[in-house]
Amino acid sequence: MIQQIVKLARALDRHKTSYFLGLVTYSILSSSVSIITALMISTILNALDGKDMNTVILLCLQFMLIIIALCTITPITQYWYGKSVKTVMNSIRLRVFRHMEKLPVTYYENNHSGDSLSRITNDLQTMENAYAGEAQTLVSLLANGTISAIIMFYLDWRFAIAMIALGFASTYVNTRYAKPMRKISAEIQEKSSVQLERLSNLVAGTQVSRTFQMVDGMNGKYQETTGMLAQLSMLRAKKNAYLTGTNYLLLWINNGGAFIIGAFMMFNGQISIGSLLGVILLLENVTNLFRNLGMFWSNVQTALAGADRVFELLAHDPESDRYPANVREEAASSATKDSMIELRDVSFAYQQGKNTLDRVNLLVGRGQVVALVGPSGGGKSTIMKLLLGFYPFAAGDIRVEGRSFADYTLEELREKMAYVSQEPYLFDGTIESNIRYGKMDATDEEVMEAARAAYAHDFIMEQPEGYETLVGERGVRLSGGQKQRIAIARAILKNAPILLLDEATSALDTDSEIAVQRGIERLMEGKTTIAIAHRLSTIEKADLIVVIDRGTIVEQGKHEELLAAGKVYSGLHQIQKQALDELIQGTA
Ligand SMILES: Nc1ncnc2c1ncn2[C@@H]1O[C@H](COP(=O)(O)OP(=O)(O)OP(=O)(O)O)[C@@H](O)[C@H]1O
Repeated sequence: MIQQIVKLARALDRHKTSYFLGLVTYSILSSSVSIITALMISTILNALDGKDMNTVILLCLQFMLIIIALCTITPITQYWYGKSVKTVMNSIRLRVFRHMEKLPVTYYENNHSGDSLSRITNDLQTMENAYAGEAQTLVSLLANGTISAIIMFYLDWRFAIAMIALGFASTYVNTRYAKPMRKISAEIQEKSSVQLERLSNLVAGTQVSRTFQMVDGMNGKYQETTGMLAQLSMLRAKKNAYLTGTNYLLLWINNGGAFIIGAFMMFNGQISIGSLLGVILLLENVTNLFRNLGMFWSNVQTALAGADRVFELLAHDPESDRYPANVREEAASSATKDSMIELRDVSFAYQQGKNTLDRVNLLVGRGQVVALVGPSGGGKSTIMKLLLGFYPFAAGDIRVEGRSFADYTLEELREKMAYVSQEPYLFDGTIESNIRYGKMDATDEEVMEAARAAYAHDFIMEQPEGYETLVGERGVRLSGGQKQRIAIARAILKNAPILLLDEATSALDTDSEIAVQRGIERLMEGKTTIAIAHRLSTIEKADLIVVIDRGTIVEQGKHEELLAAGKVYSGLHQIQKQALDELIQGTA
């Protein structure tokens, strides 16, 4: 608990002073009304008791001034405090977002997107409650209770001791509720994130779920999580209700005790009416401290459970800037200067002990086109992902322009590469902005030039708003071929020396296919290309064909050489050619 509060305080960062200033002043001022009222009643009654009218008038004037000052300053501190909370949360939100941008690809592979969304929405919201509601409650309770207790001791110490003893009983009862409450709150946060995961599955996969009539199954799963969430929330509400009931009982025990002791002391002339009323009014603040401290304890658990999940995300190591130095030293000694890309004995495993790539060696000369082919699951995409620096490899080295991967930062490496994936990802926005991601400072003319080279300009101009047409989430408002051409235009604009191309497996209609193919040819001009190739034309024209099966290169060479060898490639080629012939016959 203390650790978490320290973490919350640290997360305030440079806004610490402003936040604490706002928190303390606003909490004290906003809760001081009851103390001032008690003091006013007590002192004025005592003055009235002594029939001292001058003092009564003076006291009334003094209290009026205090009240005017409070009415002016309290709203200012309230605004200041609210503003600091929003500033703090804004900076934490940005920090979380930036951290999420830097998290390694593996993080997103191992965690559902709904979980990440839940952390940046639900959990950050409960964290805000800790900074806003809970922190203010704590400071108000402590300040109000302590100041009231001091005044009570000053008015009558015996009475004060009796009251505080009663108060301790309430705290004990309340703290007993805290631990289970925290456990329930943590479970609720977790289940909320599962609920969001299921919801995002439904939204993202809506076409598939409708086509495969999965709606009932998905409904069932969603209902199951919602049901669990409702049960947990009811359990928390039940425990809270018990706590409230117990607290009411304790409050009346305290009040009853105060009444009996006060009446007895007054009867014996040991306390004046003003002091008695003052103490009784202040007593509420002290019992509030004990009673609500317990309630606070249990409420703060919810906020801390949310903050925990945010800190957990922030504690996850970001993608490292570059690969470790031990790889660099080993590689530097044997660098090959004239190659563009070189893989030397590269091994890699997604799961420990099970190599997905095993001692892969590959040499790609400047300006060459290399086609990666082979059975599904052989490791072609994994080679691409390693080149893009998504995972550190376990052994061996990759060199780009003769320099080891370890000599580059990942940013520098990615700068040298353009990647066109099988299913291009378009961001929600305009066609123009989607192309511009290739080079953020490109001129409009450059963007258009890239679109022309990608054979996309004509179809863009046919859209209702041309380059300003919105593509929709993931580009849903465009056809597969149009999306591919926009992705090609983006890569052309980037103009990186290395092109990583993952060709689409599904053929487009003839016109679209020709346009995409031409676009790709323009994109490949003057570049070193590694392509996961499915089109026979790309494969046959490649300078080098590399056949990958079960994580190793089983064959490499030119098309004719490999055909003549009559091994794996010629078999694959035969199957592919047959499929193509059947397709052509079918459409004839
Ligand atoms: N993120 C991942 N985590 C764990 N295993 C993975 C991951 N990505 C791929 N694999 C596994 O690694 C192996 C190689 O996959 P990869 O995607 O590189 O094959 P591929 O040759 O590109 O296949 P395809 O032609 O079907 O796209 C497969 O067995 C696959 O299940």
